[in-house]
Amino acid sequence: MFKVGITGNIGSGKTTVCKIFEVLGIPVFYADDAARDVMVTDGELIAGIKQTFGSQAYLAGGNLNRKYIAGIVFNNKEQLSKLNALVHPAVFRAFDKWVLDQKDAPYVLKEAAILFESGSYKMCDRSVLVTAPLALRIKRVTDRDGITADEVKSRNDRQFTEEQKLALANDVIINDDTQPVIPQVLKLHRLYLSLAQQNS
Ligand SMILES: CC(C)(COP(=O)(O)OP(=O)(O)OC[C@H]1O[C@@H](n2cnc3c(N)ncnc32)[C@H](O)[C@@H]1O)[C@@H](O)C(=O)NCCC(=O)NCCS
Ligand SMILES: Nc1ncnc2c1ncn2[C@@H]1O[C@H](COP(=O)(O)OP(=O)(O)OP(=O)(O)O)[C@@H](O)[C@H]1O
Repeated sequence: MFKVGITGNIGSGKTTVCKIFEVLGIPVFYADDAARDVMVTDGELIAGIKQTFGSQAYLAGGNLNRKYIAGIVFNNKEQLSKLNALVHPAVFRAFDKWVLDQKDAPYVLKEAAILFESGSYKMCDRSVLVTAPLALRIKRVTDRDGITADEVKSRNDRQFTEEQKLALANDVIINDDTQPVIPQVLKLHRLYLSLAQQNS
């Protein structure tokens, strides 16, 4: 299966772009959603998280205490690395399993905020970066999630810069309100169809 990794810093619009690929019939694996899932279903992982971050990491009903963990990891690089080391292998496994069910697709997308930081781009055949300036990304996320600009910035600071990501990405979608996104997606979709065909 031809695999395209899609990423972009917080608020760049990668999920919005993925929805357009989905309309074109391309299955998308959302790593954030998969992480949410495994963190409440994988017993070994849950035990590891509790051991590392304390039993307060989970709420009484078994849900992840996201605010508590975010407060720790987005303010401390080492703590974030520990969380990543626990969660990412389980997400990689979930992706490999998911791909097996996508046999009829011409290619698949893997959406991950930290595709490059986690190294998972190396398991993809191609990568695409969605870009937008920081000020616009902050506005989008504060409007969407009701968190503060400082909270968005501290998450952004835990990610590679756009410049670092541009150096690693094969393709780019500019989502800064200066040009329409759909034609950019259509152009890449045609490219990926042809690359996937050559690959098969
Ligand atoms: C720390 C957690 C609990 C905070 O949850 P919260 O609901 O507040 O944020 P949410 O998950 O919606 O993430 C919002 C944004 O934060 C950024 N972010 C999330 N995880 C990470 C990370 N490991 N490194 C850098 N940035 C991250 C991304 O831009 C993401 O889109 C959660 O982000 C988490 O479990 N992260 C670790 C799992 C992970 O790495 N997920 C990313 C894809 S595998
Ligand atoms: N081109 C656009 N025009 C208008 N609104 C947009 C555009 N792109 C994204 N948005 C809005 O900006 C917000 C952030 O977009 P989206 O959720 O797709 O970003 P993301 O990169 O997936 O974010 P995160 O990393 O936080 O998960 C959303 O509310 C989305 O509707």
